[in-house]
Amino acid sequence: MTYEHERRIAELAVQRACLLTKKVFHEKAKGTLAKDDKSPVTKGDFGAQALIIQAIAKNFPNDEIVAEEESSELRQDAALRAEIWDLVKDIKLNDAASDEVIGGSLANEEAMLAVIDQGKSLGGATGRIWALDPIDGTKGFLRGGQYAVCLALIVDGDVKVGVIGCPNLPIDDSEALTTNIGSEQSDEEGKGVLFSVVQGEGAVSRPLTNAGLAPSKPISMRPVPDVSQAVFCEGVEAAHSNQDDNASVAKRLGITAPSVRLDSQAKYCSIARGAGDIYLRLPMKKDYQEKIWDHAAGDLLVREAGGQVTDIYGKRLDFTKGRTLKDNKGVVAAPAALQDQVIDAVQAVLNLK
Ligand SMILES: Nc1ncnc2c1ncn2[C@@H]1O[C@H](COP(=O)(O)O)[C@@H](OP(=O)(O)O)[C@H]1O
Ligand SMILES: [Mg+2]
Ligand SMILES: [Mg+2]
Ligand SMILES: [Mg+2]
Repeated sequence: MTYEHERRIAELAVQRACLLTKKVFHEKAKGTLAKDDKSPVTKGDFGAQALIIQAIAKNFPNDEIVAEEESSELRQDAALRAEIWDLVKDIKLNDAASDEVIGGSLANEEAMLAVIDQGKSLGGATGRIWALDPIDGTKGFLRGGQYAVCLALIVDGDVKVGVIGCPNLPIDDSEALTTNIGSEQSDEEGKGVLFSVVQGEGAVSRPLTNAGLAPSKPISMRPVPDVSQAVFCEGVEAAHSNQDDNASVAKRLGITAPSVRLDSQAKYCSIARGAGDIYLRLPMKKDYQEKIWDHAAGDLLVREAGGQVTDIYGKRLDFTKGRTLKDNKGVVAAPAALQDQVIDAVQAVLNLK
């Protein structure tokens, strides 16, 4: 089947990177730095980016990579660099055959920095481009909440493959519906899900493991007979989406259930498996451009699970414009049958018509 090799490499690479992020999640000192835009980055983000790019570069040396992080801060911080290298050099899948296809040890710290910087592609409308968010929801990761390791392959502007590792999501889909997963702590027993999707082949999930890939099962959005019965998801960080506007949209749709708040693309994953139905990300700042690595994998996952994903104008997310979604504003994802109704409510609340 098409893109089966890409899917497998991406799944194994994300699964291995999750071993590293889980290790850092349990450490008190996560090596947090503030980037130029004041947002945090940790040892986990840098380490996961190195491991995943290494796997892509080994298997698909001609592909481009648009990744969130870069190494300049690390080049000036020998201590942090050494700590990250300590993690990266030791992380392996506990299954030799699986580790082999994504492995091949990096030689040293310098090789690690070089690999991190292979994620500087400018993106665009042509060719094979991977979009990588080594930790999405870094603030959730630091808070002890949800986060996700996200990787997508975009070919000529179209998302073909998406893989998302969510170490802190419950494995059981129905438990996710009844638990307040937004405030759930830690990644103990019963947690950790790997989602994946190939265009035209549907979306699947499987438990994350520390070795080879576990058996997968198909996932889909749940039917919602009446929009007022829908559960909506939104981010925890009030600066990333307008929670007041999100609430006004829900009210307009007759939704009375409280929102499920969780960080990262775990929101796309949750609605794709029927743990929630609608994802609202209404803009806070007029000029903010969403990043492609924050949405590419989740966009395809939800669409293949029976949903639609658009911006606040009802326009599909456009991954051809470079590193950002500069022609889109906000994100609205819902079961296909409800999307028009939800967009109508969004536009009424935002005075767009
Ligand atoms: N003003 C803003 N509006 C929307 N998204 C923003 C934002 N500032 C940062 N972000 C993005 O929000 C992502 C997290 O989304 P969420 O709030 O849904 O968990 C961050 O990803 P990272 O954590 O990978 O940096 C970051 O890229
Ligand atoms: Mg970030
Ligand atoms: Mg992100
Ligand atoms: Mg990130």
